[in-house]
Amino acid sequence: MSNITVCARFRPLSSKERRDDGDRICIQRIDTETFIFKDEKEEDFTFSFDRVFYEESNQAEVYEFLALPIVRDAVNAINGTIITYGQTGAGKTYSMEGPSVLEVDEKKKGLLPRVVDGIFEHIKSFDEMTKYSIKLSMVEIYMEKVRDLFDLSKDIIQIKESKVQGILLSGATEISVSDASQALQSLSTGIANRAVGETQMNFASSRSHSVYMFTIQKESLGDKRMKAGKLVLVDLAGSEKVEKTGAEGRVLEEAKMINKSLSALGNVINALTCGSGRANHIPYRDSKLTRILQDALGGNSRTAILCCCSPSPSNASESLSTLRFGGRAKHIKSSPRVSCNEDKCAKKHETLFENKDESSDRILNKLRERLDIEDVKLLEELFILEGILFDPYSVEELESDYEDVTSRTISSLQHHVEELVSSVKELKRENRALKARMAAAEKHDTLHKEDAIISNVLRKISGIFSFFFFWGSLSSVEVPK
Ligand SMILES: Nc1ncnc2c1ncn2[C@@H]1O[C@H](COP(=O)(O)OP(=O)(O)OP(=O)(O)O)[C@@H](O)[C@H]1O
Repeated sequence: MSNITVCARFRPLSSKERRDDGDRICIQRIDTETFIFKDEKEEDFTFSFDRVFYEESNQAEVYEFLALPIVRDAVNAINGTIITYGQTGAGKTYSMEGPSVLEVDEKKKGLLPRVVDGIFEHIKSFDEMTKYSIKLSMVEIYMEKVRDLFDLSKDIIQIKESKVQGILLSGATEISVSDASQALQSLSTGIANRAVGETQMNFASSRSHSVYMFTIQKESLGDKRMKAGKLVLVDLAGSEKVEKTGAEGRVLEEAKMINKSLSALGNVINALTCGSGRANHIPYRDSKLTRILQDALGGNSRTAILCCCSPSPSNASESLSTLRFGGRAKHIKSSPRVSCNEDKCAKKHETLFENKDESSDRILNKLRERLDIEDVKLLEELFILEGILFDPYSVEELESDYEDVTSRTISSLQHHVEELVSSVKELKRENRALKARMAAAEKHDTLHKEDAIISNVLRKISGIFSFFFFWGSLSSVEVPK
């Protein structure tokens, strides 16, 4: 099953759209998952998503379906990512933040404040033997530069990869938050900083990607085990095509950068959905956005994408491209894992950073020492059959691939062992049956031999008797004198 939840959300028509097109809309609903979309040429397209939120859907419904399962997992150390995608004005920020992260009207609250409430509510339900610590980072990607929204002086944040924690925003400010109101206050400060930065640099928030990262560390005081989950929310820049913005100069450059990173996102999704598994290079490094989302899309995260659209025929072509993006994303398969504490896991992960071919050779060489050449060949075939040949180009995928290889090899071997055990049982049964038949045959053979001897003896005895009888009859014949 896919771990990517993809939903579509249609906002109500804007007053401008109503002025231009009246009440006309380009969607015909079928149910809560499927609708027919009419494009500019009046051509019909049927789309199905995990859930479709039409204009009357409220913020709570979106949170409960799309984000709540991810929040529940995140407090149990399973990484989660929530992304809003769509053209400028389609409702991404409204869905993500609501009118404001400090909004008090329950109905209007967006995903971010609900996620914050959700995290702290779930934490409360654990006993006192579980200790949580939550940290928050907030960055913005603009023109392929990652800027710290808690400290605007940090305007070139590097993205690094740790063996254990996965993708990291190196040096980005992490604010420890101990309750929901503190977290919301920090988010609000980051959002205000974003506006300041945008004014300084003369660009609008719709031209940048906003990334909110919660690191949730869970410590079990009993056995001192530590786990950490990362929950990332991303409000993407508008996905509209450059031509539509009528942009020139710097604005055109911005639009090109956004298109480049969103195309990189599209390419990563295509590679993940079309890949054969073997030698399939996933181009995460082609943009800062895809690099930050690597964990989310590449396997170690539960991900939800909200495709935000206008229902107006005047925006049909942009909405269609948003829906097609969501349709492709639906086919990504990922398998989230529980993240573990650095100390405990570091050693285990050290081995993962060798080249994939080296890993493969190392495993096979070790097996050659123990197994005969035929078995190793068989195992090699098994690796190929299971799609476990290694791609040396995506070293960054090693960790998840390695675990994938191990678990698939183990389950494959378990399967083979089970088959062998049942063949052994079958052979034993056959063996017992054969022995029984042999014993019966031997018995039969002995009896047969005994019978033959007896009948032979009887034949001889009757021969002797016949002789005496014949002799007697001869001697009793009276010879005429
Ligand atoms: N579901 C909704 N219900 C009511 N109003 C909405 C809804 N979605 C969006 N809006 C309104 O539509 C307008 C545009 O939405 P929003 O700012 O969220 O778009 P956006 O996709 O984030 O654009 P940008 O890329 O510029 O940030 C806002 O005025 C917002 O209040």
